[in-house]
Amino acid sequence: MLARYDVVVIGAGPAGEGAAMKLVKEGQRVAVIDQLGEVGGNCAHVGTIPSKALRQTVYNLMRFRRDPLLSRMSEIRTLPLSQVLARAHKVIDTQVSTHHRFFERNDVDLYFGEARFEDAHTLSVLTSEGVVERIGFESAVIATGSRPYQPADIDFNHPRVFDSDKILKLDYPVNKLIIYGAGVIGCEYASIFVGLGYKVDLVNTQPQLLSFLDAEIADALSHYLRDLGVLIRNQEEYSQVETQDDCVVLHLKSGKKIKADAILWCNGRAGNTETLNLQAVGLSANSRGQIAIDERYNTAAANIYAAGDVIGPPALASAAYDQGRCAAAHITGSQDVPYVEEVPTGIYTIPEISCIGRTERQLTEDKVPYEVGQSFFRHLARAQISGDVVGMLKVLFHRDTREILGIHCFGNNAAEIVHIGQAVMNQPNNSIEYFANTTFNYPTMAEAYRVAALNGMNRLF
Ligand SMILES: Cc1cc2nc3c(=O)[nH]c(=O)nc-3n(C[C@H](O)[C@H](O)[C@H](O)COP(=O)(O)OP(=O)(O)OC[C@H]3O[C@@H](n4cnc5c(N)ncnc54)[C@H](O)[C@@H]3O)c2cc1C
Ligand SMILES: NC(=O)c1ccc[n+]([C@@H]2O[C@H](COP(=O)([O-])OP(=O)(O)OC[C@H]3O[C@@H](n4cnc5c(N)ncnc54)[C@H](O)[C@@H]3O)[C@@H](O)[C@H]2O)c1
Repeated sequence: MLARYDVVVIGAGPAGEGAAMKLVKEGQRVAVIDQLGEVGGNCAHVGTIPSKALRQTVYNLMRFRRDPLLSRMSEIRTLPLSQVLARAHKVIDTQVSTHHRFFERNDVDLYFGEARFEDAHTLSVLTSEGVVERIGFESAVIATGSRPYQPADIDFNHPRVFDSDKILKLDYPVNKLIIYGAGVIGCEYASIFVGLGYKVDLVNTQPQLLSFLDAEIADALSHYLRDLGVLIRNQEEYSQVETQDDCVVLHLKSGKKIKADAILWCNGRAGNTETLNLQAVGLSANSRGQIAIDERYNTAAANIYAAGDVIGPPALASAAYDQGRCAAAHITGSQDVPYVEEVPTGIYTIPEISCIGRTERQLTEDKVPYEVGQSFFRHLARAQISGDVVGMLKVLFHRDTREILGIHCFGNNAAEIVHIGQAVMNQPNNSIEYFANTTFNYPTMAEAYRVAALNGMNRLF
């Protein structure tokens, strides 16, 4: 029997959920399919949520150790990883049941199994019990996300070789860990594991960490990671990963060798497209498994859309949800959700990093006459009270029009702080003067904007 829907959404992560919710709110009959057996996607099960819950526990632990009053009260030195992860699992469960209720309350039919296209209006779902269900649809949204990229010459089945999915199952004590790949995932996990007291070697294939960031912020991250004890090895590439029963040895093309208890491979992601049978709908994926779309999130097939990690950068949960909504708005014809362009960066290292808009490098290249306003957290009363004195806020603005052009922040709660500036940047009368002429609560971290605005405006002549 063929179940019929207006739209079928493949994947119940942020992109699939964003699409499904927008579609049902506009009166479409919607089915969502996911092979995980639950909603939430890789985002809730192995990506954003567990890594951020883990980070919060480690952050709490580091604060606890830093406070002389509290550290005298207990002799806790290290927390077993199983306990750290137990908290993350609790957060995952709560997130999954919250999102499950969204689908239920909105009458979205959920199918758990692997989706595969038969033709442009039919697909089949293979359940874990081996049952095949067939679904007919007018339109489809591919929101199948991504998985860690695994080079063929590395044995990911070995108990000492991990990727960012498998690391959540680490169940033995580790003294030293190699992290290969210093992108966002590598840097975040370097903070987490060094915070837990592990020795960490972070191997970066690039000459500097996170080169897309403002150079000053990227330098600050390198400095604080090193300060915590991470050994950063820039511009190195692996030649071999040697595995033994009790250790791994990473051989580098430069001739160096690094020995550790385990290795965490964090070098990129691949789109989940290989089981979709894309050729049945006239589509194909690129070498990284990603699908091309236009500004409506429409693929080369007229009735098939794609959103989230499966379309490539920025590959963020934040963007994925809005991309899904935008695709849905084009399917229904309402077209009231814009193409996702200005996405803030939020990197949950310790300290946290967040930015929006252009960097100094980009503004200089574009010959924009800009000025810089800075505020250091160590000077703010709120930061001194909370003890989070590491960090800075940097606001870049046009020296003639005073328009805010970029906001770059590192330090505790940077990912929240950046949104204050983003809100002002998105106003028609975007101006740094807003922060100089508006009264803020005191003491707050938001005061950093006032300090940065006055600092920057004092440079004008
Ligand atoms: C360690 C880590 C930390 C991260 N931290 C952040 C962060 O702090 N902030 C942020 O914004 N982003 C973060 N990300 C990125 C974020 O998790 C992804 O951008 C987000 O999950 C993408 O959402 P999605 O809906 O496209 O796909 P996913 O969340 O990957 O969901 C896709 C779903 O599709 C299902 N699926 C795949 N193929 C099929 C098929 N054939 N049939 C049926 N179902 C299928 C999968 O099982 C999965 O459940 C992180 C990622 C990782 C790995
Ligand atoms: N806080 C956050 O926002 C957050 C946290 C973690 C992850 N993420 C997202 O997850 C994604 C993955 O992060 P990452 O650190 O693993 O890697 P990355 O995207 O920074 O890539 C690391 C390196 O691997 C290479 N690479 C990527 N995919 C490849 C592939 N399929 N084949 C060969 N090489 C490939 C890249 O060119 C790069 O040199 C990022 O796009 C990031 O946006 C976001």
